[in-house]
Amino acid sequence: MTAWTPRDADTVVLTGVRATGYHGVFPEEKRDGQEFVVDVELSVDLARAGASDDLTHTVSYAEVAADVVARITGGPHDLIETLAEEIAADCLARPLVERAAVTVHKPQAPVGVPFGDVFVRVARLRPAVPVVVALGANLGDRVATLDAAVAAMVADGLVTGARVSRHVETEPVGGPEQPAYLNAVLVGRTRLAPAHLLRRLHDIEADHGRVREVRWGARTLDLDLVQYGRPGEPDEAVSIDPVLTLPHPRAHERAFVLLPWDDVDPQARLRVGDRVVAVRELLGGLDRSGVRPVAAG
Ligand SMILES: Nc1ncnc2c1ncn2[C@@H]1O[C@H](COP(=O)(O)OP(=O)(O)OP(=O)(O)O)[C@@H](O)[C@H]1O
Ligand SMILES: Nc1nc2c(c(=O)[nH]1)N=C(CO)CN2
Repeated sequence: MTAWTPRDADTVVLTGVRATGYHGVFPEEKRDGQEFVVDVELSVDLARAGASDDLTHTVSYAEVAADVVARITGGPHDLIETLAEEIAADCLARPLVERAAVTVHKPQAPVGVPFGDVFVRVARLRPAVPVVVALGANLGDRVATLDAAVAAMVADGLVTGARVSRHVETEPVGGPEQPAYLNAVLVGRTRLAPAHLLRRLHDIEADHGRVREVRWGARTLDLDLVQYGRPGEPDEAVSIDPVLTLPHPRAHERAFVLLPWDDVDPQARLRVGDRVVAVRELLGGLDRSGVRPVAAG
């Protein structure tokens, strides 16, 4: 399987957005103005929008176009490089955009000789943010499955700098009678948008034969997105969407999540409603008797 990077993602493209701006090094450019033309290419996971037909699951090209015109007519800056960076930053501030490639053309630039076009192009990725993924398995070769899931998350470029807790053997919580689980927690960083990351986690579950039949039923592999970003910081994602609730709505009451999370990150903190609480503190209030460390080897 080849490594995935945001460069390969689905794309929203908008070309030829034009307006008069006053950018340029020369005083007459700032006085008289001229036309600037902008092309934007945005990497956005379009799978959910394609299935739901819902504009909120993609990026509105009309909103992007309005932002571009505001930047062209704003400033002014000396350089079209500065304008391109501003437009790319606006695009990446949209929650679903993972990469923005922005081209700024200046067709009437004072080049001094006949010319076809002059343009700059910048391509920027959204910054990597910390992410926490809980892993669970209670069917099949559980150790091999958890190891393979981690390897897939890394190999497919979903996470970088991954660190994984020790495995814990845990009593099933909820659902029908079923075998004991092996659980673990991965902490790392991702450049994927939250919904895209969850979709990719579901793909890895499916690769391991995961089927969704009974709520909280036995499964070969479960990958839950526990937390995205740093709680209380601007990069934190908070959502009450049932398709992706963040932080995970039951993580704070699950010793099978919090114990391995504390193992891999003793400083970990989790949002619980309006509060951000140390995972250690949450653990202090939980029954941990159903969670046992697995002997090494
Ligand atoms: N933070 C999240 N992480 C993973 N799935 C989520 C999250 N928020 C909402 N979901 C949704 O929950 C649905 C059920 O997921 P799943 O089958 O893994 O549940 P479960 O593991 O049986 O139960 P639980 O959600 O209590 O862990 C998924 O379709 C997914 O879209
Ligand atoms: N011990 C344990 N119990 C569970 C688990 C799990 O991973 N471990 N996952 C569940 C639904 O995600 C429900 N119950």
